[in-house]
Amino acid sequence: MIDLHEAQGRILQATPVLGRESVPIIEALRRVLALDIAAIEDLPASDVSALDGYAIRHTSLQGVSRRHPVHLRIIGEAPAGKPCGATVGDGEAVRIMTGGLVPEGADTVIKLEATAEDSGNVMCMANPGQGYGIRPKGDSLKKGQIVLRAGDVIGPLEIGALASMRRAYVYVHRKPTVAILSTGDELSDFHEPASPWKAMCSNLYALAAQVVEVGATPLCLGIVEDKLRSQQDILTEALRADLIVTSGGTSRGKYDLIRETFASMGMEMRFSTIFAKPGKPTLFGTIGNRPVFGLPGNPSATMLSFEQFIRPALLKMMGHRNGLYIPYNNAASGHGNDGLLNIDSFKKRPGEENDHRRASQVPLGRQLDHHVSKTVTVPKRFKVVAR
Ligand SMILES: Nc1nc2c(c(=O)[nH]1)N[C@H]1C(S)=C(S)[C@@H](COP(=O)(O)OP(=O)(O)OC[C@H]3O[C@@H](n4cnc5c(N)ncnc54)[C@H](O)[C@@H]3O)O[C@H]1N2
Ligand code: MOO
Repeated sequence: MIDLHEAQGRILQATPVLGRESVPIIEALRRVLALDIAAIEDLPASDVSALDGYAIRHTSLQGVSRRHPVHLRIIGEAPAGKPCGATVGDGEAVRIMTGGLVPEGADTVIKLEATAEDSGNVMCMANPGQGYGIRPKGDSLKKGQIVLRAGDVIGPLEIGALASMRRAYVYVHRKPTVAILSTGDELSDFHEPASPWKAMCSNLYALAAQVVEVGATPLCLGIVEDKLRSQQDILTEALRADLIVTSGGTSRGKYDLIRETFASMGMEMRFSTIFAKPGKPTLFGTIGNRPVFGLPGNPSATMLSFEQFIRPALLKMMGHRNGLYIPYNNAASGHGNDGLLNIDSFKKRPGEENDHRRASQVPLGRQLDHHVSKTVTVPKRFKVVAR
């Protein structure tokens, strides 16, 4: 039996980072950049005005004050989005709008509020200093500058940055496809009539939701009966996915076959019992380089095992640098405000055993849905941290 840290270590070590694909930038939201992004040109591409006012030569303002204004001749206009064409000389000004290209010859923009315009002339009543009011070429970004790095998580700010560099597509790590199936003759799905000896396969839906929540794509393969041949057939189907999750059939009952099925499919078993409750009979291995998880059928164990083991694995596959990092705060499912899993709560300490008789009842909160109304039991000396 291994503890939680050891289990997570083995999982992350055996989990590959998926390759990259090019997607429209909006679809890159919350995904991980796969290549560095450099600015392909200066931003802004030329000197532009930061103000509405007049583009002038600073030398034209010598000796100016409110009591001694200067009068400059207006020779043109530079609205945003259109070059002016004129060259500003001494004693001249070009009417300019915020974002307008600074015309040749001008080195300063005096703001509208410090001026008054009258019949083709502008009266300037202040000296703002040379260079005032101009956002120089390359002020925000210099051509060739690395703006975003491989491994960065794309948020709205990054999407804005990509768009401002005229990038419509971007390379991100692929989203894993996750095959999900439930094992158990006692299970039924929505399309089947309810029956007293059948249980609804709620794990399928809970797991699919957990997969979506982490940003991966579920491939729901439904229920499979407790028969080796049937399980092998559906697992062959599941090999299309990047990661496989089954629920049920992991313990020692006569019809708990999933170990045998995995073994017959050539799975390299990397662990099969964990020092944790719930979640003790959790299996993990690989078929090829594909992570395969056999989660216990008990719904609370299934969901918690997903959080502790599969979420970090999926984050790693999607290129997140720290597989244990949760990109958003989800305290209800056992993550602290810092977004890190509270794995210490389940860590084995020397001399402690997983003794069910000493277990105390600890409600783990909202993440256990109404149909999973049972409380989660953990051995007394194990603290469940729910910050
Ligand atoms: N002799 C032992 N018996 C058990 C052990 C053990 O160590 N020795 N471990 C216990 C623990 S802990 C757990 S957890 C369960 C895990 O058993 P399985 O993984 O084999 O799960 P099942 O028996 O198939 O199902 C358990 C329970 O959960 C319900 N279930 C199953 N699948 C679903 C689903 N998709 N949706 C909703 N509910 C589901 C199922 O009907 C059972 O009630 O083993 C203990 N036994
Ligand atoms: O996983 Mo079982 O639910 O350890 O209790």
